[in-house]
Amino acid sequence: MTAAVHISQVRKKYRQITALNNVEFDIPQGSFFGLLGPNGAGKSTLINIIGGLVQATSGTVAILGHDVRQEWRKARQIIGVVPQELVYDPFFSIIEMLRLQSGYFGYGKENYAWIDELLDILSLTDKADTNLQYLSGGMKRRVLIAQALVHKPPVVILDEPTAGVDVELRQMLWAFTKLLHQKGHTIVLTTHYLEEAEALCERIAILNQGQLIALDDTQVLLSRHPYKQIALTLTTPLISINNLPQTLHDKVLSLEGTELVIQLHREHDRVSDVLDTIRLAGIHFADLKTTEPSLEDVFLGLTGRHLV
Ligand SMILES: Nc1ncnc2c1ncn2[C@@H]1O[C@H](COP(=O)(O)OP(=O)(O)OP(=O)(O)O)[C@@H](O)[C@H]1O
Repeated sequence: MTAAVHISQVRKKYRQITALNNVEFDIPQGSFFGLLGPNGAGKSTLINIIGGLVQATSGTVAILGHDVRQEWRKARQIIGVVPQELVYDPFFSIIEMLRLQSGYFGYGKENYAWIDELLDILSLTDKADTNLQYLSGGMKRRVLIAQALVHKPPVVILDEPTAGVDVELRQMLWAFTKLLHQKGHTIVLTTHYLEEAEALCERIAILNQGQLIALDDTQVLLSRHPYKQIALTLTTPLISINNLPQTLHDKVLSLEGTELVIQLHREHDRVSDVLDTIRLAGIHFADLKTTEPSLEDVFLGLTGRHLV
């Protein structure tokens, strides 16, 4: 099947800075895809190249088989990019702006019902006639999404849609993107929030300093991280890790009173062996919790950096 987005040997140089260095991967049709990376990794540059807003120095990008440069008209018809910032004419109302935008794509009144539906799903109906300049930040963000979807593009790209939004709007955006995905749209999401990528995305690409450093199904990426943690609540506090058997010292992540967190290697350590060692040392615990690695752990393992 043709990829929703095919990225081949893409390089982008801004004078001395290499923002993207031979990046190459496919985003499968119908997938919910996450693009992750720390500040300056090249995510926005790549998204802007995919959306036809920035030209790659070399390499090619195709949307559903249509080259973003050679066939830019067709490529723009089938992609919707939700940017981070809203660029708008303050004198238009939401509905005017959306109908205008729809007109750019060659649609007329037959598309008004879809625009009304978008306003409804995004809870913007009662603001439809309000000028854009009077909207709150959260509403502007919802307008950005509506704007990117007026032409019902099969491929939807959202650049950090939940950055700086409140919990309520974040939940709404999650529900909305899931709905679009269920309807068959390919969704590409860039985010700094690992729990967001973990919760929504089936497949993930990680960029770091302009290079692709990981590309896999989310579950595979998570399972590849070699460590998991067990947190024990001890019945009596321990003063120092020296009270624990020597063999556990290099596995202790933290010890605070009765709370002991141990990191285990998935292949080399067995939970039952570690618990036996603790019991044999006369240390008892009242509670035990195991935690699987998060994408934050995976990212840290791959890059040595935390996501900020
Ligand atoms: N127009 C530009 N001119 C010069 N350098 C640029 C330009 N746009 C981006 N860069 C540089 O390219 C690199 C990649 O930036 P980009 O914005 O793509 O990263 P990002 O992963 O989207 O970061 P963030 O998460 O902070 O948005 C950075 O070093 C940035 O400074």
